[in-house]
Amino acid sequence: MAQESSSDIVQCPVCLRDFKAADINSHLDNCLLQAEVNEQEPESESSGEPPRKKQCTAEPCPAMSSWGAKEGSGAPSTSVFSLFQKGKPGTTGASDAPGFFSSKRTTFEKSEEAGHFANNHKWGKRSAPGVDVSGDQLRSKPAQDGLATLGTQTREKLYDSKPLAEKMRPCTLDDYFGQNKVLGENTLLRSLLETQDIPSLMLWGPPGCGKTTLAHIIATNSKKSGNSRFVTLSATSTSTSEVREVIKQAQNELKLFKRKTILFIDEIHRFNKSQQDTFLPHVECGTITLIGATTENPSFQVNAALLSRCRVIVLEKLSVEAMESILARALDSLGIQVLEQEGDDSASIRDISGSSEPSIYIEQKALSTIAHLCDGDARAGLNGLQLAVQSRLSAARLGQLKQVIVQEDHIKEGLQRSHILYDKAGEEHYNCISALHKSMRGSDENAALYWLGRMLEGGEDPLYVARRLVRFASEDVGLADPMALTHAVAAFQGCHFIGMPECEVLLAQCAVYLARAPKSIEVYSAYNRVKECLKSHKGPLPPVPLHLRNAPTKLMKSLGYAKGYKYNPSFTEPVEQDYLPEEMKGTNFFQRKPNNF
Ligand SMILES: Nc1ncnc2c1ncn2[C@@H]1O[C@H](COP(=O)(O)OP(=O)(O)OP(=O)(O)O)[C@@H](O)[C@H]1O
Ligand SMILES: [Zn+2]
Repeated sequence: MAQESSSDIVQCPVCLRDFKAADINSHLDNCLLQAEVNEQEPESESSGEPPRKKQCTAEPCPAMSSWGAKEGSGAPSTSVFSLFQKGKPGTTGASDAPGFFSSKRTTFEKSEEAGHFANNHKWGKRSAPGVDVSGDQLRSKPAQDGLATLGTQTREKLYDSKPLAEKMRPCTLDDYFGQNKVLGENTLLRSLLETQDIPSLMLWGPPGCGKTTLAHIIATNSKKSGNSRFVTLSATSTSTSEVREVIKQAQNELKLFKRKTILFIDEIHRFNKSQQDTFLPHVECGTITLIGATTENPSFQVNAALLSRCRVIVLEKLSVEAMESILARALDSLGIQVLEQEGDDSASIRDISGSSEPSIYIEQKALSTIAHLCDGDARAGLNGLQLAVQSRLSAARLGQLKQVIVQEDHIKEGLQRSHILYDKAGEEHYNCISALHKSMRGSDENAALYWLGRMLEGGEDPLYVARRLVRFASEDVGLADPMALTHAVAAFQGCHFIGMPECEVLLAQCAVYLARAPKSIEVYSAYNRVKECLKSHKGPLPPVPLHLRNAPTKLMKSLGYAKGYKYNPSFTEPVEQDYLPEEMKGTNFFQRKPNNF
């Protein structure tokens, strides 16, 4: 690498080495030629070649180059810089690193062949190819299109190491379901995408709702149009110096080829603020179009300056309907057929696959269960389906069965730990505790229990909840029922002794007690007024009145400490005595408007 940072030095976008501007063109010719030769060579995945070389040879997804995928060698930049590469179907990615784009597209193309169908396609309405569902009886008819290959296709998709959700990641908006608020007809974002006019975006939404997928679709589009390139980074595995290198490449691209770089950063909230700062000037001047994805509220987690340069797109949990469409697409691609009726035994369905593999059917009820149970997370839904089918298939093989029917119970096993969306460290944590607090304040014991359950079942620390109950007992119940505090502290200690799951009932009991308790914020408000009074006080604080001071020494006594103090127990009559400083005489913190402030 050249040390001097002369503007005459440019970086070769293929091999990333620095060259004098005058030499770059002749170097590029050679470099491109070399890249092409490499491309025709067989894969050298495990040959221990330096990663640089691999960069030039493998392009897993024609739409994307992946970055930040750390390989065993620990080489700093293992990007797959795919500018000059032609799509090479069938190749695997440069590594099995987490970069999701590696080799996904290749696999996905196969699944598209198996059954591509239009938006809003519902499994409920359609009879599965090959099976004619009429009346109570299931009749088989000859296999059509995708089904002919059911045996091998299904097996491949179900058993290769990649999760089904990854394999099903759509490449076009037609296969992107739900999210109509931001992507429906006539929305701004949709028209921007259609005109290839992509602004910097911040995609915010819960896990598995399609943030990465949307970026993937944008990438595919922009690749087609040829006027921009797409690079992806994951904030969890990318260092600042790697970010700088990406930016440098982007600048070279713009300078040499007038091509913009779209930079996708997954989990952008994991970058610290100064790392986020690195992008700022380059987003500002248009060298890069940034697409960030985050599950966290970007107003807390993303630099304000960066945020103001991005359009924030709020994606939602996928609806049950959207999930149904996503599952239907997966079933089509797997060649799995839906049985509209429950309880059809496999004997009534003829084996139509014509292969040695068992045919697979799934009951509609089972499908509906997935769509409902996955809580709007398509990844959880698809992978739950995969797991259920895999396990049925294994069982069928053992028993040498010809057919497999996946039923509701199998799905429930697949999605065993009922999937509850709860992010302990993030927004959801604060949203839920706030909802619990407000439900108790509103004396809604029912809702209080619900929010408590959402947190505990989602894995929240019971002591965190218990601490909040203790606080509530004083802040909101206060002296209307002083026992509340005792209860809450006892619940806290109980949780401390016994832990989850036994302590859940302690918290439930306490939450209901607090919800039912009478409420008083008298003390809480009065104390707030005291704080306010102290904060707004101008000048030195008034001295403690002498008569209220203790006088342990002679000197202090001679200075007038304790003089005139009336010791209450010595009096039978009520004692007249001031306890506030002179200048605050008459102030009452228990009244709505104390006179002095
Ligand atoms: N709207 C959608 N339409 C079709 N498929 C989807 C959609 N959203 C998600 N999927 C499917 O779910 C998988 C996971 O989605 P994706 O990776 O886009 O989620 P994400 O929002 O980026 O989640 P995370 O924050 O966990 O990374 C995709 O591979 C795809 O198969
Ligand atoms: Zn080069």
